[in-house]
Amino acid sequence: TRTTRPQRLLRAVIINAVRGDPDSVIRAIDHFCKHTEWAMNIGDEKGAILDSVVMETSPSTVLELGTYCGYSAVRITRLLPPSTRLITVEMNPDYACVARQVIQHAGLQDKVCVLEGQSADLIPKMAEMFGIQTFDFVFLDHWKDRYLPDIRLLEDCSLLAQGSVVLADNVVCPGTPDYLNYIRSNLNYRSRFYQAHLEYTRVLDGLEKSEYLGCRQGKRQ
Ligand SMILES: O=C(NC/C=C/[C@H]1O[C@@H](n2ccc(=O)cc2)[C@H](O)[C@@H]1O)c1cc([N+](=O)[O-])cc(O)c1O
Ligand SMILES: [Mg+2]
Repeated sequence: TRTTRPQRLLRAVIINAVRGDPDSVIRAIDHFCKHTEWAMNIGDEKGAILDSVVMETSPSTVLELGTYCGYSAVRITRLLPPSTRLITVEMNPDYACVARQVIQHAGLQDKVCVLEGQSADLIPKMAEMFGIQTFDFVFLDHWKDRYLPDIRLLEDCSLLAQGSVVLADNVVCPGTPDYLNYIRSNLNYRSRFYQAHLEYTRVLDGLEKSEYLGCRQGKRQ
């Protein structure tokens, strides 16, 4: 049977990237997606914005929803200090298997936990599973109709603290209108939009960064 796109992406990483070098893994995936086969990684343009937000947040606890092939897991984790871990949630076992190999090729396997399952099921168990209280940084890049229910779930599970930063991919394309409406009208968040382009294309897209301000009241009028 034919290989899958994630398997072909992994092969490109194994062939072209230097083992133990995260930047070469990132370059190999971006080259593959630009010249061989498009894939839904955040990509180099939005990836640079992701890098800058991670660096300015310098988080101790990090959650990613939607691992896919592990591209953004490598981008994020390569910037984290030695003792910091990334927890990334992937519901598709085949994608999780590819992602673990991409992350391992980058030499970051000791700093990343690829958690298999649905975010809705796993978020309520995070605190207990990992002995954490809150996440300093959350990256949303899974099903676009799960951004809103999952941010609400993170709030309900008290997994956001004052100063926690939530960064959402694809708020323009494919778009997450219900999430954007919620987060921009909610006094508990201060949000900023970063205009960019859909990975490897000229289509407009963007990232929404939202800082949790703590639990205040009401909606913006
Ligand atoms: O649809 C998109 N992303 C959906 C990603 C979904 C990923 O999240 C996982 N997941 C993990 C846990 C869950 O609970 C649910 C899903 C899924 O198994 C998949 O690996 C998308 C689409 C375009 N596009 O141009 O069409 C561009 C992008 O940047 C995108 O991110
Ligand atoms: Mg995306």
